[in-house]
Amino acid sequence: MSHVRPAVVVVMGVASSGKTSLGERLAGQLGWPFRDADSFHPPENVAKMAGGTPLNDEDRKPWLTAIAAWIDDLRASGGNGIVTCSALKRAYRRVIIGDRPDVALVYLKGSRELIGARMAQRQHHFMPPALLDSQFAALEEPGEDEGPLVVSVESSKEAIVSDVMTRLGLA
Ligand SMILES: Nc1ncnc2c1ncn2[C@@H]1O[C@H](COP(=O)(O)OP(=O)(O)OP(=O)(O)O)[C@@H](O)[C@H]1O
Ligand SMILES: O=C(O)[C@H](O)[C@@H](O)[C@H](O)[C@H](O)CO
Repeated sequence: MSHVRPAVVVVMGVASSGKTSLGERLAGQLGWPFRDADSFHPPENVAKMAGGTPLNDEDRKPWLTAIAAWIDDLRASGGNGIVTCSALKRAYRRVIIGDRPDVALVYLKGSRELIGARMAQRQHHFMPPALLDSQFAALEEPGEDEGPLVVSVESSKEAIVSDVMTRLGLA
């Protein structure tokens, strides 16, 4: 973990790991702007996933570039923000975090079973539960060198928010 107080927090994890739940709560407590990664996807990406096909590296390129631009705009203006992004692969995290010392990475870690159960219960979401296996197959968990704050999704939403606030020095 970096000791710099983060300007921007990226919340990563597979689909349905709880990124939006955590990101919205952090943003609410801090009064920081929040963006959900899905709002950066070109419509064809959403249509592809909704049709049951996982995205590939090419599909994800414009999406990651857009997220990185949002992060850099905030940093350039001295602002703060919270953004979710599945950020499944190390190469993706290079794009959105790279060497930016003021961008913190929070990884929501959980089992296929628990996250799958939560996904199955969720309604009105475009992501079909059948794609969860592809998310875990693509997932490269962040290495120590990436300085992630790793959080278990087994805890309650409230406990996760307060843990992350404390560990990021934002409480
Ligand atoms: N810590 C938690 N305990 C119990 N349920 C949770 C927890 N975190 C999230 N959930 C529930 O799991 C489901 C998925 O959460 P959420 O939508 O926040 O995940 P996500 O990672 O943003 O998903 P996606 O990337 O697919 O949009 C929701 O129904 C949410 O209420
Ligand atoms: O990289 C990806 O495969 C996508 O971003 C997915 O992770 C979804 O957009 C998101 O999680 C919604 O369920």
